[in-house]
Amino acid sequence: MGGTFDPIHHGHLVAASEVAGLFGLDEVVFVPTGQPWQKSERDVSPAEDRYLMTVIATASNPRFSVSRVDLDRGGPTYTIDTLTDLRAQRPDAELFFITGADALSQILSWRDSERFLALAHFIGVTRPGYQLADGHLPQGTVSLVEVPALAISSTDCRDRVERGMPVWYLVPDGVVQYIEKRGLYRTTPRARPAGPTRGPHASGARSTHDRPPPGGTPAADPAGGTPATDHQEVPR
Ligand SMILES: Nc1ncnc2c1ncn2[C@@H]1O[C@H](COP(=O)(O)OP(=O)(O)OP(=O)(O)O)[C@@H](O)[C@H]1O
Ligand SMILES: O=C(O)c1ccc[n+]([C@@H]2O[C@H](COP(=O)([O-])O)[C@@H](O)[C@H]2O)c1
Repeated sequence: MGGTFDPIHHGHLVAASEVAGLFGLDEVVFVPTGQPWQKSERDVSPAEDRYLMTVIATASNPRFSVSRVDLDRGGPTYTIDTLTDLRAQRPDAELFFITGADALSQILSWRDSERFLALAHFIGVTRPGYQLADGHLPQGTVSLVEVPALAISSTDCRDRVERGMPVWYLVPDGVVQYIEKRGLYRTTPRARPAGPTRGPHASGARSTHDRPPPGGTPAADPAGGTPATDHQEVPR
């Protein structure tokens, strides 16, 4: 499964897991793009950050792995190169390429589509907000599969972080923490409100990445400032 994974989210993981089960795949290789040339109109996070988030998100699943082929090759990422490299590494494997409905509809605009369609069988998966269709690909080159609908996108995750909204449960826990640690997706530093403190965990300065309190929903804190209700931070 190729993707920019900026960041990787549960929509990606559920799609991969579902396809692996339905097609009896031995392994799902997540391949973060190096330079996604069709996303050149926006800033993409550093490739190493996207790679590490993908490793963190997939580490607990023994059937999931992450490939660096698109990062290490350099230059714009083309699926023809991805599949050529994966084929060279796994000469005996039958290759499948998992893609969401949005990407599948664009596939004929990708470089050398005729050539890469011969290197793998394409699996198009449903995605909320998009119509799943065969993208006018030649018969037999693509299978269409319904997967549990998760209306999650990386764009929305980035916007939420930027606005100080939580991304817990949209992305794996370790990815939430990685985003926080590296300060990804924030154009302005997080505000730390002034005021009296009552000990190391009671400053009122709360990260918008903090977990919701057990049994409760966190108060909305879009500015990243003092929450409307006080609660103990959950130690990490
Ligand atoms: N929620 C989802 N359900 C099913 N497939 C998805 C979902 N989100 C992404 N995909 C598919 O995963 C692949 C990689 O997606 P990508 O990394 O571009 O994520 P994205 O959420 O579409 O990102 P962005 O919002 O930045 O465009 C694509 O084939 C895409 O169609
Ligand atoms: O080969 C191409 O020209 C091409 C153009 C756009 C996207 N792709 C691939 O499609 C996958 C999803 O890409 P994206 O940009 O939606 O994250 C990823 O593996 C990309 O390398 C490939």
